[in-house]
Amino acid sequence: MKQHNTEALRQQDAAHHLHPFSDMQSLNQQGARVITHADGIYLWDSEGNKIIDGMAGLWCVNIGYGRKDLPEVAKKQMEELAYYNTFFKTTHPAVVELSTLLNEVAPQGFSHVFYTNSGSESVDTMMRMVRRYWDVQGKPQKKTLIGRWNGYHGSTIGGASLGGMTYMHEQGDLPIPGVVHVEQPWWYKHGKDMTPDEFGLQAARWVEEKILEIGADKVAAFVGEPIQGAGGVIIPPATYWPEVERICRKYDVLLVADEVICGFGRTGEWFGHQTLGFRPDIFTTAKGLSSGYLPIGAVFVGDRVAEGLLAGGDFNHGFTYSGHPVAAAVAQANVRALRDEGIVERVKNETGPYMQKRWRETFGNFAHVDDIRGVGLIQAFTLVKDRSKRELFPDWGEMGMKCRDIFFRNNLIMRACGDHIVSAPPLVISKEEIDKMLDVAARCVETFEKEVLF
Ligand SMILES: Cc1ncc(COP(=O)(O)O)c(CNc2cccc(C(=O)O)c2)c1O
Repeated sequence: MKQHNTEALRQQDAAHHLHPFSDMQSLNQQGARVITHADGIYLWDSEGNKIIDGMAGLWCVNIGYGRKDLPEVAKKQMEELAYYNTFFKTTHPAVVELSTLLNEVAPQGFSHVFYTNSGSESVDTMMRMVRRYWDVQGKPQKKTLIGRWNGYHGSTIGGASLGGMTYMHEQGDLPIPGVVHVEQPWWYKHGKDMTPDEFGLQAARWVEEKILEIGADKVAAFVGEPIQGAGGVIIPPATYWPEVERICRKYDVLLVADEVICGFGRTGEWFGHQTLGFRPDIFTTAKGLSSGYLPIGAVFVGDRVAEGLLAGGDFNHGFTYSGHPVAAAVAQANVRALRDEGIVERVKNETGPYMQKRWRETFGNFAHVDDIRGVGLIQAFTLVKDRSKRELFPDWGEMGMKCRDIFFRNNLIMRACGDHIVSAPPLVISKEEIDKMLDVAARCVETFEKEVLF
């Protein structure tokens, strides 16, 4: 294994590299952790530590690290055709084959995909697409998009506006006009004395109220993650999405699922909307499409919208690397493997149910852990002050960071979203590896409760 000079790398990194979502001052004081290679569900850092990656990178390495086939596919494609665009009446075999495969794994009625380089670009593409769709329908005033507070849809001006993270809106004078938000379907905080099912209908009614407030004739789409990821794995009650779909149909508002995290097997189905029981008009993807081996995103366009768009002639939108040959070839091999190696199937029938059972067993008896939840291989719990009253800690996020740091020190990567502790490991995780991950996690939470709370 190649040796690395951690100190030298840290200094050069501090001198030249601006990290995303980071306070560079504090990062440079402690120095970044240098990840040098990975295999399966494991990472290794430059100090030789072996780390369990309970987050699949950033929710994206669905196929697991260290595949030998994907680099081979990339090499072959790069030697054959490293790049050509799909703009001016041209295409190439890699993007045609990927599009055909995606049509096979997508639900019925999603015959067309539009390619991007990231989840944010998929979201921005969708935003322009839905507005263009209504233009072509002769309803150009239907251009407002509704998102949710604490939803996450990326970091571009469109995606960050549609997302409901106010700390992002404060930087860059967001949201842009024509984007509004409703409260998120977080029963634990907003459900008061309603049952989850009653609250799901209430939260859906917030969407109807917003549509009526704006005027249905001005609303283009409602956009949501089937399960909010970066917002803390907020799983809506079962009644929420079917009711939101009914409302969108009633007012002829397009329904968009942002599947960047939930897509490609994360929830046990190919796409999260299938698990949560609704049918969108469009859905956005990235991450698991290539398992992070190369950057690529795709917008799955439902037939109604695709026909509406095609009727309008040129859709003046796209990127230099839309459908990039090497990214497309790797994505195709990745999706084929997720399907043909039965990985999605196993999440649904074996490792997903096993994780959900063990996750609840592991964290069920801690005094300050509540709302233990998850489906497939996306799960979370919330650190709370008083379980009996569903009372959260006062300084939201402080406890989450302390707990996350204990995981980090114990070579386990889990994510703190506020005081939610979340996990989304590679979909190839085995039952034995789930046990191992949860043994470490349990010890860390014990330490957290002893050291931090008492
Ligand atoms: C639902 C959703 N939509 C869009 C994006 C944007 O994708 P790109 O990053 O590829 O532009 C995301 C991305 N989600 C994301 C990205 C980076 C960090 C974290 C975190 O939870 O810390 C989450 C996402 O989760």
